[in-house]
Amino acid sequence: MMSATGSSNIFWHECPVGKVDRQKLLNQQGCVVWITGLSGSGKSTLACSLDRELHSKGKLSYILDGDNVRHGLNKNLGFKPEDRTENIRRVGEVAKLFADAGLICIASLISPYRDDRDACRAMLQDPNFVEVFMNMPLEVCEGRDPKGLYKLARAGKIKGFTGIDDPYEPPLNCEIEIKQKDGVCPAPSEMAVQVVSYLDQKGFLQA
Ligand SMILES: Nc1ncnc2c1ncn2[C@@H]1O[C@H](COP(=O)(O)OS(=O)(=O)O)[C@@H](OP(=O)(O)O)[C@H]1O
Ligand SMILES: Nc1ncnc2c1ncn2[C@@H]1O[C@H](COP(=O)(O)OP(=O)(O)O)[C@@H](O)[C@H]1O
Repeated sequence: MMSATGSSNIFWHECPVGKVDRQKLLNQQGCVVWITGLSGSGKSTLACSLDRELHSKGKLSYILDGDNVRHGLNKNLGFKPEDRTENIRRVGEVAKLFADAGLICIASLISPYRDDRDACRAMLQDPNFVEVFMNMPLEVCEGRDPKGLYKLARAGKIKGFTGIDDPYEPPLNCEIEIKQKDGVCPAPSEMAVQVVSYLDQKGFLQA
């Protein structure tokens, strides 16, 4: 069946197998876990740990990592505000496709601007967009500095580095916040368990 969309001469093609059918096959609900936070806050670490945890439970997930996507789909984008916005928009659209495929899509990007993340939330419709805020102090992220980028940013060798001379707008209403307890960051497996518990409680881990 075909129906017209807002764009002229472009039609939406419906197929007989839908999201619900795919979800039944996978025994899970397609959704997006969107991990946001400063560079070095542990986004990729949580993404990998969560992916492993879900895999061990027989759940199908897939990671879209900012660094990795910038090697291909988004290789033409830099870090100017409009490029970051386009980066988030594209990843949001791809994540939406993965969720429609029935997967638990884990998007791991700095995604510094609230409006861009909210646009992805609106694209996915609320319950299917789970925003995870890596609420780590800048000093912790900068102290880790695994790629040496903060050092370069402090030396003025990278301009517009998030948290140094470019803004990070923390979420106002995220579903999950990962933060230090008594000055100690939870272990990667603990962070993953926190997210899996949320997904389980909300019914995403069954059809
Ligand atoms: N100017 C500037 N600001 C922030 N980050 C920078 C910059 N230049 C390069 N990098 C590296 O790019 C990684 C972030 O890419 P993202 O796609 O997640 O960024 S964004 O969401 O579009 O803001 C980020 O990776 P992570 O450390 O994994 O966050 C950095 O390694
Ligand atoms: N929960 C954690 N406890 C201790 N170290 C961590 C934790 N999460 C991440 N790290 C370390 O911090 C550094 C940055 O983590 P990473 O996942 O690459 O962050 P991001 O993807 O946000 O840039 C890495 O060296 C990683 O091993």
